[in-house]
Amino acid sequence: MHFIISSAALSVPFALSSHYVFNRHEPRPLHFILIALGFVFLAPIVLNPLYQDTSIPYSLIQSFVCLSIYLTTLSSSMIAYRLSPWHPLSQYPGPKLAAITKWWMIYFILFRGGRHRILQELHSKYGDSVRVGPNELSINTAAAVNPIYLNLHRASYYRGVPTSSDTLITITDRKEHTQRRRAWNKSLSRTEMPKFALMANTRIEQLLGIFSGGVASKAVDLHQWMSLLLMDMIGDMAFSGGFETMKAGKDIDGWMHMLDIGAAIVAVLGQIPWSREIAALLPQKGPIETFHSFANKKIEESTTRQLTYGIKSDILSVILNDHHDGGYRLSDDEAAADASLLIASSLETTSQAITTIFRHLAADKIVLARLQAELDEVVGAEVDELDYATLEKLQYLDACVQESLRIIPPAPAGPPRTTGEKGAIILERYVPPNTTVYVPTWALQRDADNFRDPEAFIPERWLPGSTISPHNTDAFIPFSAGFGACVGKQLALQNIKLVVAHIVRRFSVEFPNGFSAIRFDDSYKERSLWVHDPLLVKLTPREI
Ligand code: HEM
Repeated sequence: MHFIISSAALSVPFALSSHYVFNRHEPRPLHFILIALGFVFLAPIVLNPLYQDTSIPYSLIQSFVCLSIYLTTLSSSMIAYRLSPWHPLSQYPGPKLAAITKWWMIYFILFRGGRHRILQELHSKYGDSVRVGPNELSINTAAAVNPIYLNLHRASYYRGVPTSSDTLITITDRKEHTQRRRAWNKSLSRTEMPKFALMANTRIEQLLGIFSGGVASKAVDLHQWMSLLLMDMIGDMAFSGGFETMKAGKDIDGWMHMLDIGAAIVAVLGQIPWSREIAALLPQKGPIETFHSFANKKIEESTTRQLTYGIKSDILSVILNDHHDGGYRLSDDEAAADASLLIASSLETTSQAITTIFRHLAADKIVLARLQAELDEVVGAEVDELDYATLEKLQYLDACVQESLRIIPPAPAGPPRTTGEKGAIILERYVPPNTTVYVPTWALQRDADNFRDPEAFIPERWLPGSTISPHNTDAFIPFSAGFGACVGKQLALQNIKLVVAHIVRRFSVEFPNGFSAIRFDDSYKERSLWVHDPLLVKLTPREI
């Protein structure tokens, strides 16, 4: 008994003061390692003089007991504080388990794949502002978009990405982000779009050739083909070529597999940003570092092509060479990280948007016929290449694209921002310092207060003069908003439209016998990006 009391006398005050410090400064793994070592060495030194037995096994038991009391006291004190009325977020409603620990959300991401649905349920139960983590709020209203995304910096969530170097999207420092973003803005500006349209048209023709060869008259996994197409397209645009996945009929190097695993890891580790430092200690390269080494290979190939053929206009070259023009000079690691981001940000997002459109075109003959009629009228039979000017005239196509981005936003989780050292005013309410806040994109865009029949795919709501209401465009944020909004938006929209227009002009789309669209919809899991069953469709050539 005496032994336990003296161990507690040492550990409890230490645990309570650690809690006080950790409340102000986020703990790092190194702190816990130092604390554990501290107990191993210090507990016997302090406590041994009180007892006869100073043997090594006895000392180890003493250290273990002290450490256990320390951790139990620290955890209990944290739980009590997080649930107490003194916690700065105590006024916000939400599940108690979420207020205690981030592992609650990790459980939904990892095992249920349903973070998007749980957030929607929480908002319908608790209202617009819900406490979804010890220091985290989800705010499901369009009125919160500007206060959060125009003003606030990226949250520590982005520090959870286990990589040795920052990409544009993981930089939490605003000044550094602005410096790095300049080159991206340049490489993806509107004036660059005609050049990218030519590249896209060539790749789409290649795919249509494959489809016309009979592949698609049976059932094809459309999402898989869209990912291959996008991989080759982005390869041309970003690295002046180098991917030939459509020719191979598969993702030869395994980029997509790595991307899926990497996205899931980011979704989880982002909840516990200190885990990045633990991941860095692992002897095995993680998927994100593997992705970077793939990207490094592409940088080398692209540099060789530049030196041999003088090509300097692909996206990556513009980013790498911006320092000649007064811009930021990327280190080799940063270059690999940004090259990876080019693929990671553009591939699954764009192919997901196209997949959603085909999911609904195959299910709804009226929407399909209306889109085909528009294409037949505006484009006609002669044209093989579609350009930016033609795309601008295709209003119904644009409406289908908007509706797909609304009903399944390819980046469904709300990008997290922090209220910083000073806190922030959101919805006329002061949100305390260092709170992570976001608007949950999926829930916002599926809210009946913002869009009529939010679960239904209705492109007509986006047509000029539509009377379908409510139709709150402020609640439409698939590309996010503010300083960190998607820099590739123009390119994404152009690519989606070109692909859909070309395929829909040439083919009729339907589900093969036995395919269940409902089962397909139910298979969606959200792990930063979407994971779902294959989308099987039959594409039959049509007369134009
Ligand atoms: C439908 C397709 C796309 C969607 C829905 C989408 C969505 C988004 C969203 C929501 C963000 C904000 C993420 C955050 O703050 O955490 C973002 C950022 C970003 N996106 Fe996209 N994206 C798409 C396509 C693309 C493409 C094609 C590219 C490049 C070629 C791209 C490059 C980026 C980059 C570099 C960022 C980081 C911007 C910054 O930090 O300043 N995206 N995107």
